[in-house]
Amino acid sequence: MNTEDVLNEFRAAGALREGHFVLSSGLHSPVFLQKNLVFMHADRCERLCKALAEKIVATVGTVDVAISPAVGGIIPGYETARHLKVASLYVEREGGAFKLRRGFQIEPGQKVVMVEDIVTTGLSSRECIAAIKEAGGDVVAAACIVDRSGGRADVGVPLIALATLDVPAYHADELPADLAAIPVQDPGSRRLSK
Ligand SMILES: O=P(O)(O)OC[C@H]1O[C@H](OP(=O)(O)OP(=O)(O)O)[C@H](O)[C@@H]1O
Ligand SMILES: O=C(O)c1cc(=O)[nH]c(=O)[nH]1
Ligand SMILES: [Mg+2]
Repeated sequence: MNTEDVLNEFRAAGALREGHFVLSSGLHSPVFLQKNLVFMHADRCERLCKALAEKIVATVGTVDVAISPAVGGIIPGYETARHLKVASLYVEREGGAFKLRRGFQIEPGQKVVMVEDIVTTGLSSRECIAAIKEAGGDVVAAACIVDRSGGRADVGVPLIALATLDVPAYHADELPADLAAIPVQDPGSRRLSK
């Protein structure tokens, strides 16, 4: 599955949104990939995550466990793990920082793939990887459905992306006038009150 095939899944699900969005990183963008509208369809989610699992195995070989950052990473993390035939765990925010909760544990020496939905700056991926390392995991690779950084995001381990896009993202004080004129939407979970 190449980048155009992945984009076609997003387009067909009405998930390739245009407007003015504030992203998890605080950057502003005219494009938002509303991945939940894709993952809500089991057949679309299966096609994408099966292809991602195959790319992970082709790149780093077998792994022992997949771990994702909540909320967006949970469904693709589970589905990718299903195709990898490994357990699926997730980290979630506790006092702002990602932690393994709910009795999830990493066994000593287990090889972990971190599975994310979308990578923009890589901040959420880096935070998730730090939490996995803190819990004793050996993160052999990160994987995502879409890397929208044009391949520039550095998550500290090899990043295996099913699709790579180069989408503009701006600091709030550097907005182009046409973007500034559109009312802003904040669709992610990072700034939700607890
Ligand atoms: O590479 P980054 O700059 O970190 O941006 C990408 C992250 O932003 C979104 O999560 P968000 O924090 O919006 O919450 P969600 O997972 O609940 O959608 C997305 O799911 C990624 O985790
Ligand atoms: O950077 C983000 O927060 C982000 C971008 C995007 O296109 N989709 C998404 O769910 N999050
Ligand atoms: Mg997320």
